[in-house]
Order: sequence, then structure tokens, then C-alpha cells
Amino acid sequence: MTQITSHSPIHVIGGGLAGSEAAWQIANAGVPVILHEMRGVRGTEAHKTDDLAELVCSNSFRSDDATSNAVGVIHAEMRMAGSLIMACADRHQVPAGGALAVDRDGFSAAVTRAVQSHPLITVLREEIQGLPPREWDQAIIATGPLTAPGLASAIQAETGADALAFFDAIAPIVYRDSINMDICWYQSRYDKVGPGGTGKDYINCPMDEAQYNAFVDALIAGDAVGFKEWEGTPYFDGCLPIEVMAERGRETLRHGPMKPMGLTNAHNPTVKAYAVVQLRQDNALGTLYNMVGFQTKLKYGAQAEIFRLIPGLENAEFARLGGLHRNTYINSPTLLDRSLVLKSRPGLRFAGQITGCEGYVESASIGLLAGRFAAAERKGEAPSLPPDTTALGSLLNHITGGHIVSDEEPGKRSFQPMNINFGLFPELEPGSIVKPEGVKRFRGKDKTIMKRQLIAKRALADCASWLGVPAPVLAESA
Ligand SMILES: Cc1cc2nc3c(=O)[nH]c(=O)nc-3n(C[C@H](O)[C@H](O)[C@H](O)COP(=O)(O)OP(=O)(O)OC[C@H]3O[C@@H](n4cnc5c(N)ncnc54)[C@H](O)[C@@H]3O)c2cc1C
Repeated sequence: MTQITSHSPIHVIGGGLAGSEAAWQIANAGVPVILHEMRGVRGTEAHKTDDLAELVCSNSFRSDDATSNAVGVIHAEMRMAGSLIMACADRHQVPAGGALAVDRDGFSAAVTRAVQSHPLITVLREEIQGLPPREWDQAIIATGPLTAPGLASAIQAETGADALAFFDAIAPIVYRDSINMDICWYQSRYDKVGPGGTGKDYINCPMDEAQYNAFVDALIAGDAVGFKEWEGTPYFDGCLPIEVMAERGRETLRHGPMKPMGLTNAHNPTVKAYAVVQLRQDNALGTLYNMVGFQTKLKYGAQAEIFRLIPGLENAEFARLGGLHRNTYINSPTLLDRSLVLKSRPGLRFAGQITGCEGYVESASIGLLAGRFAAAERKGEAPSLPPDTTALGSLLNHITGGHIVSDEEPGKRSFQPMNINFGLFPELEPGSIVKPEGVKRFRGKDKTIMKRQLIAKRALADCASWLGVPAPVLAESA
């Protein structure tokens, strides 16, 4: 089927989470797209397939709670805006308690099919080695954290600012049938069922105090060489390697990814575990499980040895071990305007993780916005910016100027990758938080929850009126 359109095409470079979403939004606005994706002719150090929108590590899109979680709010806003990434995620969901996790292969295959079969999208498998030629006049660079070196150098030459490179770590995946279920048990924390779960979506490995201490010692000892090698690496706090967390204090893991709260050992219900390692289902078949929060930069041999100290994982077989990865992003607050255009090159936009957002959902959301802005411009309309009160607007605002460069830490280094969070949203109107009737003591924690719920509600209402669609009807959170 060929669709007739009078517009010349917009070029999107990179068919990842952001580029696929951008292409979809542009094409659905009636403007043709040429999507240039290099996988097929050149790979990256993390992608394993040639599919568009491949998830390179975790299969989780994180919380799907739009009533009081910022990630859940951005999910809901993207759904309202007709997001391809969210539609495919919803269709390929696997159980994960309150989180939205997907079958990674089914998800990427669905995105690939939708993009390739859209009558206004042409996919070219090729590496773009420099800035888009001027005759393209409208283009979006969405080449992600692993932008190929030729293009990365061209961006650096154009912007005059150094694109930052730093390293994050990824978590290992274990074969389900190598986990000892005489020791482990299925349970979601606090038995939370969530949108697609059962309350028993995680495999839990319990540790007593002696086992925990031995494990922390092994992590720290196993890491001695690694610390020297990567000294000075500016880790993003949401993605700290497990051994870096262990190094920060003996109790850090027990209060972080290994916290035992909300879990009861099915084999020994009267004894509270001192710490618990959780594994989350990674594929629809349920054959692979992801070690939650266990991103690591330990060497492969050390990883297998140390992770088999975890009770229940003594014979664990790993489908994939953890590793290091590169992240390339530009100094967006100074380089981009509010509609993601590079100030020095009108018509050239950036989208996705290369703009300094962090994560699958955030990258796709910035792709969604870049696509809508570019399509509007192509049609001779002014890009319509989302209200600052929405999750989309808050993240866009942070990237394109909301971030403040401090005097102590001037320049590009002070702009660090950012997940969506309530800290990015504008404050509520004074007097919005009112003590509920009949409540005697209004504790700080209750106030925070109410504040989040009100910010979330405002965001969804404002997003709906921005898009001219009805706001979603959500069940009240517990
Ligand atoms: C190893 C690793 C692990 C991560 N783990 C997680 C995680 O667990 N959870 C999470 O939420 N986020 C994670 N992230 C961050 C998150 O990846 C991604 O942020 C997301 O995929 C970024 O989306 P994107 O569209 O910006 O980039 P990508 O999805 O990487 O897409 C960019 C695309 O551009 C292509 N490309 C690059 N250069 C060129 C070129 N010159 N010409 C043509 N095509 C090109 C690439 O092949 C790729 O397909 C991880 C990132 C990495 C690198």
C-alpha cells in the first residue's frame, strides 16, 4: 500500500527505542520518514540482533503505576500520545509484580514489523558516518549511548563541546532450571500483583547474616583489580555496580537490591531472611531470570564464582554475565532549544539517550516528542510543547534547560543522565495538600504520597488536554 503525501521526508538516524518511536510519530502525522539503522551492516558492543528497538539489558520498563510513580505517569502519557513502544510493550508483557516487563524478542519483533510495514516509513540498513547532509534539511539523530564513532566525532566537531563517555554495568541472566527451588521461592515483594503479575513473579534467594557477610566480603575482594582499572568512573547512581555498592558500606546492599522486606521464606516462614537476592522473569517462556539490581563490572570468572555463593544459585548457569557499557550523550541544556533542535543547525534534532535522558522509557519518550515536533515543522506548524506539569514536559524541560550548571562544577560534566522522577516536576499550587478529614496525625510519609498522587493526577489531566484526548481512568493506588 502506498500513501500519497506532498511532504519531503524527514530522516531519522538510529532505529532504537527513540528512533523507532520518532519515525512512528512522524509517519502517523502524515509525513514520510527514512529511518537509517546501521545494525545489519555494523553492530554495537551491546546489541545482539538486527531488530529495531532491541532492549540491550533488563526487560523491564519499570513501574506501571500512573497514580503515584513518575515512570508510570510517563507510560500513561505516552499511551495517550499513541506511542508505538508502549503499545508493543503492553502486547508483549510478562509477569513482573507492579512493573511493566516484556518478552524482549516479541517486543522488538513487534516494533520492527510495525515500522517496516508502515506505508510512510522506509528503513535503510546503513551506517551514517557524519552529520546529516544539508540537503536532508530535517533530520533527527537518535543513535543512543553506543553511537558509532564516525558520527560521534562529527557531533563533537559540530558542537565544539565534548560528548561525554562513561561506563555503566549490566546484570547477569540465569537459566531458571539451574536455580535450586528447594531453597528459593516465588513471591513478589509484599505480594504485589501489579498490572500483569500474580504476586509470585520473582524468585527469591534467602541469606542469613553469616552468608550475607561472606558474600559482601567476596564481592569486595573479587573487585580489587576492577576498582583500580575503573577508578574515577562517574557512575550514574541508579545503575551502580553491585560491587561498588558493597564497597560503599556493609549494610548498603541489605538496604538496596538485597533488602528482605515484604518477603516470607516459603520453606521456613518463621525465620526472617537477613538479606534476599531477587530474580525477575526475563522472557515469556519463563526460562530466563534476571538478577535484579546486580549490574556488575566484575570479571566473568569472578562473577560466576561469587554469584554461586548465593543460596539457591550454587549450580546457577548464566545465559549472560554482567558487563560494562559505554554511554555517549551531548550537553543538551546548552546545545538544544526547547523543541530539541541543535541551536547551531536548524532542522537537526536529537532524541533518546544521546540527549542525556536515561532508560528505555525516557529515551522513547524523547523520541516521541522529537518526532511530533519535526512533523509539525515539516507541515509548517509551530511545534506544540507539552505542558511543564506533565512527565513529558518535565523531562524535556530538564534536558533542554531545566538542569542548572553549578559554579563549582561548570560545563558539561555537571549535566548527568536523568531518569524521570518527581523531582523534575514543578511544585503544586500552595494549599493543594490538604489533610484528609478524620486523619489526626498527617505524617511526612503520607504527605509525600499525597503530593505524588496530586502531581500525577495533574500531569495526566494536563497531558490529556494538551493532546486533546480523554485522560485515562486509573484505579486508586493502595
Ligand atoms: C549496555 C547497556 C545496558 C543498558 N541497560 C538498560 C536497562 O537495563 N534499562 C534501561 O531502561 N536502560 C538501559 N540502558 C540505557 C538504555 O539503553 C537505552 O537507553 C535505550 O536503548 C536508549 O535508547 P536510544 O534509542 O537512545 O538508543 P538505542 O536503543 O541504543 O538505539 C540507537 C540505535 O542507533 C544505531 N546507531 C548508532 N550509531 C549509528 C549510526 N552512525 N548510523 C546508523 N545507526 C546508528 C544503533 O545501532 C541503535 O540501534 C542501557 C544501555 C546500555 C548501553
